[in-house]
Amino acid sequence: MSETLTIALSKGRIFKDTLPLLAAADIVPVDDPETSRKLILDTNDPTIKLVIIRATDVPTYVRYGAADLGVAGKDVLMENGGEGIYEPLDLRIARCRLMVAGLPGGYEGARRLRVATKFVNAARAHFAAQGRQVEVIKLYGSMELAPLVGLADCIVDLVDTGNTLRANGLVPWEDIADISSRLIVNKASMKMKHRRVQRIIEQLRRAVDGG
Ligand SMILES: Nc1ncnc2c1ncn2[C@@H]1O[C@H](COP(=O)(O)OP(=O)(O)OP(=O)(O)O)[C@@H](O)[C@H]1O
Ligand SMILES: O=P(O)(O)OC[C@H]1O[C@H](OP(=O)(O)OP(=O)(O)O)[C@H](O)[C@@H]1O
Repeated sequence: MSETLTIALSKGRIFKDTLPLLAAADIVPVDDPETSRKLILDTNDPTIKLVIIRATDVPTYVRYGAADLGVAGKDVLMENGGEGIYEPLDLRIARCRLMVAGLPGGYEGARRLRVATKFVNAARAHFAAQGRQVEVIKLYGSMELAPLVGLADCIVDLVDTGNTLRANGLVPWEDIADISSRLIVNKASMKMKHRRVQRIIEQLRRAVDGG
């Protein structure tokens, strides 16, 4: 019996978009995380398990070796640091952009720009690179509300179709980064389980390339 491999995924769009890629690597979950309350899912391969966790927790599980592999948004990796893990493959799923957005017309005020976001580190780094002093206000969601009620002058958030910005009368101000989900790998697993991990990476790479 070969060693167990654990893959960390989050529910929702990452799970949905990763499924066809995993299928191309002959990995098919037995349960659906949207209907099951299980946090460890069996797959068709008894040596491969999926753990279902919050998107922001995926790098932590992989860094500590609680999962050998994982799928995490570049936004999450930028925000929490990608240290201690390998990032061998851009899966090109869950694509969107990290942007600064606000009310039309921009900001002309005299005081420091106030930025509401859950991406506090990425926001600070972006404005610091421009040499701008900003006040960052940490939020956990519904960032688009902040400029509408005067909590902040602008937000740093993910934008895909732009529908959420438009629905709230906001417009993009600046682009920060293109975002997509990445395959991440625990460093020890890459060494100790090299053959199996490498095989999965190659199968996923072929699936991403459309082969
Ligand atoms: N509107 C979007 N379009 C495309 N990709 C997106 C969009 N919003 C988020 N993503 C990407 O998908 C990833 C997972 O997003 P999802 O909404 O499933 O989790 P979340 O609610 O951001 O995370 P958490 O559960 O930790 O709060 C994000 O980290 C980002 O990389
Ligand atoms: O440009 P759009 O296509 O409108 O997408 C952008 C929205 O998507 C994300 O939220 P999500 O849908 O993940 O909701 P959540 O963060 O509340 O889970 C993001 O935080 C934006 O609010």
